[in-house]
Order: sequence, then structure tokens, then C-alpha cells
Amino acid sequence: QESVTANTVKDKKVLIVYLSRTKNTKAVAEIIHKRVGGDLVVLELVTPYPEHYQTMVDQVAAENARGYLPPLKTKIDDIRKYDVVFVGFPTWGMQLPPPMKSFLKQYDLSGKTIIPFNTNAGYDIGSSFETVKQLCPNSKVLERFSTKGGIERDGILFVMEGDKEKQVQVEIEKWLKKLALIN
Ligand SMILES: Cc1cc2nc3c(=O)[nH]c(=O)nc-3n(C[C@H](O)[C@H](O)[C@H](O)COP(=O)(O)O)c2cc1C
Repeated sequence: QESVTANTVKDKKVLIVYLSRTKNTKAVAEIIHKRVGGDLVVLELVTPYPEHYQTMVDQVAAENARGYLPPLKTKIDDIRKYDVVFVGFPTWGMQLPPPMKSFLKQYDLSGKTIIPFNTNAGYDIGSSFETVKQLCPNSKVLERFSTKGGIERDGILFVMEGDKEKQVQVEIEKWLKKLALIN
């Protein structure tokens, strides 16, 4: 069925970029990568965030307040070659994390298909997906995938194992099919 295969990622160049602190978003990125292939790249900063949770929360809040874009250590060589860019991030302080803002501002994603995915503690995803759309005005931004990850605030860090991991695999499969990215 040509009409079904036309939009799939099969013959497209795929980049999966993600940010992750406690590895939940990383696990989601890896599930997507197993299913669609392409290049998997983790966003790292020139100056990493502090380990201590509350110090980190305060720093992110301050960065969000002044629109600070932390410099990235990660470099994508030749962004032009990609047709499809998955962007994965946790919710931080009800917003798109500053490093993902840096990425979307630094690279020209015009004409590409952008597919956001996210993990969060379940208390509020805030404005993060709106910001992805704002920062990619000339891209086609598809429907997101979002799932509950850790709750670092309550000492719950990595949760993407066992039944939760299996459930997320099934949900991702459905989401990718719904977007007609896989058959
Ligand atoms: C600095 C910081 C701020 C956070 N802010 C939120 C938030 O506003 N809403 C929410 O639901 N979860 C929030 N969380 C929880 C993370 O989104 C959640 O634990 C996510 O699964 C972490 O992903 P990761 O394991 O890939 O780092 C925050 C976590 C951190 C470290």
C-alpha cells in the first residue's frame, strides 16, 4: 500500500536528540531508536548541571527566568542531512529545559519534521511542547509522546524497567503507527 508507506521513516534520515538527567527520557529515546533507527544523540552541556536536586531546580528556574541558553558540548555534524528529528526532554520547572531551547535555537530545522517526546513527574508538563512549536516555526511538528517518568522531588529516580518499560514500549508502538511513521 503505497499511501501507507509514503510517510514512514523507512527511507528518511532520522536524528533522535534527547536530554536526560535520571535516564527516563534516555530509556524512551532508546525504545524509539530501536523501532525507527537513525542517529541517537544525547545533549550534553559545556558546564554540567549540579548533582544536588534543589540546587539544580533553583538554577533552572533562574535560567528560565532570564532566557539563558546554556552552551552545548554536543555538536551535530551536518544537521541538513536529516529529514526527521525526534526531540526528547524531561519537563523542568513547567518548561522546556534550557539545553533543549539551546539546541532548537542553535540548529536550523526548517522544512524538517519534528517529533517531540517527554517524561515528567506527572504534576505538570507546562509549556514545554508549546515552546518546541515556537522555536521551530518553519518545521512540521507532529503529535507528541509523553509518559510519567521519575519524581526526583520524592526520591524516585529511574522507573523505566519491568512492567513500566513494557507498557511504554506498547504505547510508543501505537504512537508511531498513529503518526504513520511505521507500519
Ligand atoms: C530541575 C527539575 C525540574 C522538574 N520540574 C518538573 C515539572 O515542572 N513538572 C513535572 O511533572 N516534573 C518535573 N520534574 C521531574 C522530571 O520531569 C521527571 O523526573 C523526568 O522523568 C526526568 O527525566 P530524566 O530521567 O530523563 O531526567 C523536574 C525534574 C527536575 C530535575
